[in-house]
Amino acid sequence: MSEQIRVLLSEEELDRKIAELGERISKDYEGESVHLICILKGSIFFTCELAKRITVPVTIDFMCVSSYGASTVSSGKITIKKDLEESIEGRNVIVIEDIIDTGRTLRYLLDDLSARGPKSLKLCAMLDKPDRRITDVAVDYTGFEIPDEFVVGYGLDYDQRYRNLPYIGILDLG
Ligand SMILES: O=P(O)(O)OC[C@H]1O[C@H](OP(=O)(O)OP(=O)(O)O)[C@H](O)[C@@H]1O
Ligand code: HPA
Repeated sequence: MSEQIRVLLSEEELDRKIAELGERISKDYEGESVHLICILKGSIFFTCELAKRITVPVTIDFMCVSSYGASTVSSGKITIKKDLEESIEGRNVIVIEDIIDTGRTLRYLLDDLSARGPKSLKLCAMLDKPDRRITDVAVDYTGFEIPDEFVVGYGLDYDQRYRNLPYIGILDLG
């Protein structure tokens, strides 16, 4: 069995899109500040690059949730492995995700975080696989819609590998 990776989105395409998203967010929150919640581990690269492109004051916190384990198929069960360090009460929160696939993770986070009393709560996902959606969730800021393929790179893993690729690639398990 030999794993192969085909480039789907280059580093340049990702950079351009992230700059656009940063500009939109900066306009939408003019005169306010935003509190980014990076969903570990996959969103770490996207969050760092996006935060650099936002011109209003930014704070960042981290939450780790997991459902995929060492597989390309969601287990369907979301577990919080690390919770936020700061309260989000009264803050403009944006949840930053690398990918929305079935939608289960963002649905879970939306329900959990909205109960904590933020001033506003929006969702931002670098990638969206609409064909795979099981749970309906409205994403406020989306980078790219992608086909129903398992992708790796730019934070996304297969069994914890490939997160460090500077592009997004389609994984062929051979
Ligand atoms: O829309 P869904 O079907 O719920 O899938 C999306 C989630 O799956 C991945 O996380 P994973 O559980 O693999 O954890 P990781 O970020 O640590 O890789 C990804 O980072 C999203 O959080
Ligand atoms: O396509 C994917 N790749 C990596 N992790 C994921 N989590 C949901 N979908 C994916």
